[in-house]
Amino acid sequence: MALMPVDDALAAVLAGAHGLDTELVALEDAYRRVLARDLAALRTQPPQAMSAMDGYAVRAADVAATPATLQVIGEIAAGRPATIGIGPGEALRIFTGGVVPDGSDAVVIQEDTARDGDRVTVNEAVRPGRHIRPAGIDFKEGQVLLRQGHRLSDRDLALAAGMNHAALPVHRRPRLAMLATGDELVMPGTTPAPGQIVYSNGYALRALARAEGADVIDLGIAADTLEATQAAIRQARDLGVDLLVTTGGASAGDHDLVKGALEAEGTAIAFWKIAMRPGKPMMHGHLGPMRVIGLPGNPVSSYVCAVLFMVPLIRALCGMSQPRHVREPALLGADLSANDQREDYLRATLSHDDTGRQVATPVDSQDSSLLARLATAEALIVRPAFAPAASTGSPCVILKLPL
Ligand SMILES: Nc1nc2c(c(=O)[nH]1)N[C@H]1C(S)=C(S)[C@@H](COP(=O)(O)OP(=O)(O)OC[C@H]3O[C@@H](n4cnc5c(N)ncnc54)[C@H](O)[C@@H]3O)O[C@H]1N2
Ligand code: MOO
Repeated sequence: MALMPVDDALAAVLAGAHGLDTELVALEDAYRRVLARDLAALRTQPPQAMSAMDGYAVRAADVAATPATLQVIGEIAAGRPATIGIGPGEALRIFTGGVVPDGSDAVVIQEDTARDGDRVTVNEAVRPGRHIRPAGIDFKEGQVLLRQGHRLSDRDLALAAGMNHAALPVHRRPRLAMLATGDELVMPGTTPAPGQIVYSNGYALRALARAEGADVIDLGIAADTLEATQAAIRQARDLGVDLLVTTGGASAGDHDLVKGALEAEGTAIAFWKIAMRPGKPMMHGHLGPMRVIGLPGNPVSSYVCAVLFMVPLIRALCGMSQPRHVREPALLGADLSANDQREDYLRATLSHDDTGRQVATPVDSQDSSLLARLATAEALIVRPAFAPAASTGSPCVILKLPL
C-alpha cells in the first residue's frame, strides 16, 4: 500500500465516528463530558432585579441633590425580599443579592451615606439603575446557553447549575482497550535482562485516552506470536470495546504481526502506512463495530500518532462536534532543512520573543525512540511534505501537546 497523506488518514479514522449513546449524569460527574443535546435555561437569572452592593435602595430622583436625608422603612437581605415598596423620601436598607423593592430605581452604597437611627443621609447622587442587576441580565428562561457537541468546562458546570439542571444528557464514554506487543518488553520496576526494554508507551497513551474521556481497559502485553496477538484481539472484540489501540509490531519486520493478526481475525484494514514522521507504520481498520488503531512501537511514534489520530477519534465518539486539533501559528526557533515526502511532526519547546510572539524550537534530536526529549516537548511543529528549508524566525504551524 502507498503511504497515505495525514489528512486523508485522519478523515478515514473519523469517517462515521459520532457520539455514542446518551446517558444522564449528575452535574457533579459531568466535567469534560460532551453534551448530547442543546441545554436551555430552566429559569431566568437573576429572576428579579437585585442589588449589586450593600447600601440603600432609593429613588434616584430623591438623591439628585445631595446631601439628601431619607426615612429608612425596613431592611432587605439576600433571600428575604421586602413586602413593602418605597415612596418619595423613603429608603430601604439593602444587602448584596437583595431583591430591589418596588419604587426603587437605584442603590446607594453604604460608604456614601451616614445613618442616624431610622434616617439615612445620602452624600453622593446616583443615576437610575446604579448598582442594580436587572432581571435576566445573565440569562433568560428558555435561552440555549450550552450546545450539543460541546465538552463541558468547569465554568459550564456552574452555568448549568445556575440554569437549574441537576443532571445533564451526555454521550457515554467510549470504551477503549489497549494492547501492547513485544517479547522484549518488561514492566517498570523490574530488572530487564540484556536486550529487554521497559514498557513505557502505554502509560502516556492510557493517560491521554482517559484525559480525553475514554474508559480504558489495559490488555497488557501480547507475546510476539500470531496466536497470542489474535487471542488478545479477540478478547478486545469480546469485551465489546469501541476502540482497540495496539502498540508495536506495526512495521515490516518478521516479528511485526499486528496487521496479519488483525486481518486473520477479520479486520478490514482502511489504511496501513502514513506519509508522516514519526509514525509511518500506523494502521487503522474495523473489526465489526470495533474500531482499531495500530500504533507503531517506537515511543515517540506511538504518542504522536495517538495525539493526531486516537485523540480526535475519542473526541468524535464522545460526541464532540469539533474533534480535530486546533493548530496555532508560531515562529521557528531554529533553522530547518527541506522536508521529504513525509509530513513531519517535530517535537519542540515553546518560548516567546520580546514582542510576545510564540517561538517553537525543535528539541536537539528528533529520533522516534527518545522519551526524554518527548517529555520536554510542549508542541509539535507541523511541516508539510516537501516543505522548503526554513530559517530561524520564519512562520510555522504548531500543535500544542497536552500539559
Ligand atoms: N525495514 C523497515 N523497518 C522499519 C520501518 C520500515 O518502514 N521498514 N519503519 C520504521 C518505523 S518508521 C517505525 S516507527 C518502527 C515501528 O515499528 P513497529 O511498530 O513494528 O514497532 P516495534 O518494532 O514493535 O518497536 C519499535 C521499538 O519500540 C520499542 N517498543 C515497542 N513497544 C514499546 C512499548 N510499549 N514501550 C516501550 N518501547 C516499546 C521496541 O522495543 C522497539 O525498540 O519501525 C521502523 N522499522
Ligand atoms: O515513524 Mo518512525 O516513527 O519514523 O520511527
